[in-house]
Amino acid sequence: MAVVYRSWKALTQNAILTRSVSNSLRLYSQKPPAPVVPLVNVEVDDKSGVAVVTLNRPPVNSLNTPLLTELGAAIKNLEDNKSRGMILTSSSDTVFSAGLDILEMYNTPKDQLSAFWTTLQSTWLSLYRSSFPTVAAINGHSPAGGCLLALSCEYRVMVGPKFSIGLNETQLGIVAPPWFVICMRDVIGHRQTELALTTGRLFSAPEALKIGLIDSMVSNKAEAMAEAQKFITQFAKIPPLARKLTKESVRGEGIRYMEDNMIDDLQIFMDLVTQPKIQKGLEMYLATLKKK
Ligand SMILES: CCCCCC/C=C\CC(=O)SCCNC(=O)CCNC(=O)[C@H](O)C(C)(C)COP(=O)(O)OP(=O)(O)OC[C@H]1O[C@@H](n2cnc3c(N)ncnc32)[C@H](O)[C@@H]1OP(=O)(O)O
Repeated sequence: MAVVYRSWKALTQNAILTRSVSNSLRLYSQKPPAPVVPLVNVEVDDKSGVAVVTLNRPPVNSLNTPLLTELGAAIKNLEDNKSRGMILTSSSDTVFSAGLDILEMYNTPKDQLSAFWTTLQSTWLSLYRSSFPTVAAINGHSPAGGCLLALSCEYRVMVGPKFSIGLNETQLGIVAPPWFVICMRDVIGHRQTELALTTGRLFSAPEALKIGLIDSMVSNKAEAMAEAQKFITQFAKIPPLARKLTKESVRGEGIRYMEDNMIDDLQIFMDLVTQPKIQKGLEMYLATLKKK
């Protein structure tokens, strides 16, 4: 970064010497390029070996291709290093994740659309089948894709009561794919999933606790982190291979669905999302978000 800044400075100084005064003033007012900030921060606690993975894409951690790519790489790195556990949280005080970045699906060239969805598929699969224990410390709103990330972890502790969580896709006129459905059904059961998905309901934290969509409600992030650590600590004495194989067995349906249907799932997404009616719906939804 220092190098980039120095060469920017040299460039402007050179230019200031050789151009007219008005041009110089214009250049002088230019800012150096913004530093490259990671979209996902990973901090591993020396003592416990537990990694805190923090989504860091202000303002709302909407999931675009770069963020999903960084998250996937972070999970792979933890896997390669035989991590003791992972806590997924957000750098925002009010939003865990606003779900998929709608701008990635609206008016997007087909190759980008396809890259977006395949990145989502692979990052989701790495999270869902990770060998290490995973906890979502949900410290803000968590609609749609944000809820999917939380559901893919093994335990959910949420700051309440004012934040909401759920798969609200039908309210947007889009359809949650089968692997979203499996994730939710495995956590809250068939009946509640049908009700939640067909209405596209967002649950307040107390409501989510009542139906088992979250495991615990706390009053602030510090409490959420402490409880997440506690959940992971209980696995310290469980043989990791037995734990991993058991998790894969319990989650077999979702894992197999993705492994066997990646290409079809992509095709269905592409066919659906590029329909003019869906594009119009996304455009209108974006407009309502901007008008707020
Ligand atoms: C059709 C094929 C099948 C597709 C299957 C797709 C499956 C999953 C779909 C999704 O995940 S779609 C995303 C659904 N997400 C939502 O409905 C949430 C929308 N956002 C909100 O409700 C709120 O932003 C919030 C999360 C409750 C936070 O509220 P807050 O007041 O803090 O912030 P805002 O002022 O609303 O937003 C700030 C800024 O961010 C923009 N934005 C918000 N969410 C998204 C998003 N998901 N994608 C892109 N952009 C988003 C919002 O427009 C604001 O922009 P500016 O006005 O600042 O430009």
